Amino acid sequence: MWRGLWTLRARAAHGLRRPCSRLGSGAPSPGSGATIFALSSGQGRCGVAVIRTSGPASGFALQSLTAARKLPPARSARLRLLSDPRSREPLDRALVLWFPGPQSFTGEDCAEFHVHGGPAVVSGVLQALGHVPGLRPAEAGEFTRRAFTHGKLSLTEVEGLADLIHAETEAQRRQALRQLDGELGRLCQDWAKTLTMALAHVEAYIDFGEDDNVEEDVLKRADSAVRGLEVALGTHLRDARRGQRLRSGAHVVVAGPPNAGKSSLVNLLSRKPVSIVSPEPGTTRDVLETPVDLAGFPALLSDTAGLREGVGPVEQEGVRRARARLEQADLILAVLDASDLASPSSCNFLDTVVAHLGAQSTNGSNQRLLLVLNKLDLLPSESPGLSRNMPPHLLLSCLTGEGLDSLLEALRKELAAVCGDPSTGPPLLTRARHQHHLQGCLDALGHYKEARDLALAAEALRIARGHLARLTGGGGTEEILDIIFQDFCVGK
Ligand SMILES: Nc1nc2c(ncn2[C@@H]2O[C@H](COP(=O)(O)OP(=O)(O)OP(=O)(O)O)[C@@H](O)[C@H]2O)c(=O)[nH]1
Ligand SMILES: [K+]
Ligand SMILES: [Mg+2]
Repeated sequence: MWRGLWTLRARAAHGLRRPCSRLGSGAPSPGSGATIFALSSGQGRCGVAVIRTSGPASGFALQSLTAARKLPPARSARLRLLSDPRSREPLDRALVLWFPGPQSFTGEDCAEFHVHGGPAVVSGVLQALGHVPGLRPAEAGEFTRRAFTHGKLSLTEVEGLADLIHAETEAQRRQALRQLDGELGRLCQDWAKTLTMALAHVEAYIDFGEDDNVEEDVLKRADSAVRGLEVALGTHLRDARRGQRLRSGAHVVVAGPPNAGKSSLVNLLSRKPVSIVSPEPGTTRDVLETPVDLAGFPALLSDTAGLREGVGPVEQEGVRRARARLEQADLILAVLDASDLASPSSCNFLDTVVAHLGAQSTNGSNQRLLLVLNKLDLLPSESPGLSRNMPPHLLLSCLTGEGLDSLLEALRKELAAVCGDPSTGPPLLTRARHQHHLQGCLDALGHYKEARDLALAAEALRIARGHLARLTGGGGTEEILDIIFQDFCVGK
């Protein structure tokens, strides 16, 4: 009865508001939220440009620009003449679409104008929209922010969308699509459900345990749920750096003795002349960084000075920088001149960097190494004994390109290990924020186990659940929302 009455009242209020904003009898009432508009496709001359609006005056704006009494049918494209509502000056013949809320991207009433992409058309339509009462230009990310506010996207999905817009490699696109699909969010929601059950069990015991109405068994069930969750969170956290590398690029450092062809390899992999190549040993001094798409994965490729001792102070500084950069590498591309393996600088590099890392990786170091023997073209066609006593390696000629395909395939495998493979496996944690909340949740579960009384144990579970909620929902902290939405352009 109560509810029925409420719904009736709400409907009546709704019914009163709608005709006013949809049938074009005037601008929306001053109390309603602003309607935003922006060019949503890229800037510059193009075939078709998409301009969209979101908010209660969207229908009114669409009617104003098309001089129509009626709105087009929902979600169906119509060809209309657009004109400036003040001067009646024709602007363009365009496709228009009407998306009444809540079934729209933002959850609000939305309109889209697919206009010819000339700058004069675009600016004419934007100016005309600016003169429709109740409309104002959108801020960066404002459309997506409204979608989030109206529960159309979770926070992890918003991040996925931002990543999809910025994706530059195939692996990044796959990862972003998975996150936009809500996989990470669903996983967190499942975990949160498990925690809610465990909390319900503990609370039931606190409330009724002493009356013997509730069996001791409920606490055991809560404990086992927490143990299961700890294992799952631990597994995901161990993978955490991988997702972040996939988002921002793995650090790949090219190192080796002077003149091995390191700069030649950097130029070959980045397909542009990043570094100076010359027959003079000691050409590269500073660390030169370039972002590249390596076999479908994003990487920050660094060229470094050839490693050798006993040279002048400038080159020594280069060598120092090269060693420092090596320590930050996720993957080291160790380059040697295949025709010069017996030289002191080659032997020294093999004995120090290559052998040292080989030993480390069995010690569980995170750094990986690919050994590349360059200048294959200088070897006699049969080169007996080259691979003897050599650690596993790839043969390459930067000059002829021979061996490049095998190198790219090896890089793909290494980078899939470094960044995580976005086509398979569990959803990756792509941001430090994800890692922070999962760690917070895990720590709280630790406190649950150590808690000396049940009230403290229940509180620990609530804290753990709060971390998961903030991961998908942002917990309402404006600061985090601002950081995330900052990644968007105007019109998204
Ligand atoms: N024949 C042959 N020459 C190569 C190959 N790769 C590079 N070179 C030559 O080797 C010389 C050194 O190449 P760089 O790329 O400057 O070597 P680097 O390791 O960067 O040298 P530094 O920066 O001085 O340490 C240049 O003359 C290149 O043209 C190759 O595959 N075959
Ligand atoms: K050189
Ligand atoms: Mg060089």
